[in-house]
Amino acid sequence: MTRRFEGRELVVATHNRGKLEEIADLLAPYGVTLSSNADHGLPEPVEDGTSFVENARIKAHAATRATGLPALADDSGIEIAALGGRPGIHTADWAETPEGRDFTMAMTRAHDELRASGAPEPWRAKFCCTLVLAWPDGHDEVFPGTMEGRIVWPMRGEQGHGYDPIFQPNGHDVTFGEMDRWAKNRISHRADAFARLVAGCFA
Ligand SMILES: O=c1nc[nH]c2c1ncn2[C@H]1C[C@H](O)[C@@H](COP(=O)(O)OP(=O)(O)OP(=O)(O)O)O1
Ligand SMILES: [Mg+2]
Repeated sequence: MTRRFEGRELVVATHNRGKLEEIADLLAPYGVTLSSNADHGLPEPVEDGTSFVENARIKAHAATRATGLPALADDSGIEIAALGGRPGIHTADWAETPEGRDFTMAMTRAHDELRASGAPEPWRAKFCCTLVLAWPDGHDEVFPGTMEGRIVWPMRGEQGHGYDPIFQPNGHDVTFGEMDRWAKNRISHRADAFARLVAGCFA
C-alpha cells in the first residue's frame, strides 16, 4: 500500500502548527513528502459538521479539491465526562477570541465548569482524533483514535499545544504538557489514529 504514496505528495490539511509538527513526526518513518495548507495558501474551511468525522471530511476534501493531491485532515477535541462530553467538536471554539486563540482561557473555562458542576474528582476526559485521508477521485478513508485520562488543575507543563497542560493520560502521572513530543506521540489520541492509518496505508 506504500505504493499509493510513491512519488506523490500528501497535503496535511491543518492550520494548527502543533498538530502539523506531531503529524510530521508520526509520518517521518514512511518517506512521504508532506506539504501543508500554508504551503498551498489554502484558506481555513468552515467546520460546520456535527461530528469529528464530518469536520475532518470537510477539511480533507477541501484541500484535495484545491490541490489535486491526496490530503489528510485531523479533527480532534476533548470530551469531558462530567460536562456531558463538552467541549467535544467545539474544543477549538472555546479558545476563540477576536485576537486569536487563547487556550489558557479555554482551559480555565473547562475547570470553572467542572467546579460549578460539583462533579467529584477524578474528572474523566477523553481526547479524540479522527483522521480523514481524501483522494482526488473523491473517495476517503477514516481512522479514529482516542486517549482516556483526566482533567487536572492547575495547568502543568510547557510542551505540546492546546489543552495539553490540563490532560493527564491514564497510566501516567504527568500531563501531555509535561511530556516531550516523542512520549506524547507514543500514546496520544493522534498516535492511536495514526496506528490505524499506517496499518491501512503502509502495512
Ligand atoms: O493533542 C492535542 N493536545 C491538546 N489539545 C488538542 C490536541 N488535539 C486537539 N486539541 C484541541 C485543541 C485544538 O484547537 C482542538 C481541535 O480543533 P480542530 O478544529 O480539530 O483543530 P484546529 O482548528 O486547531 O486546526 P485545523 O482544524 O486547522 O486542523 O482540540
Ligand atoms: Mg479547526
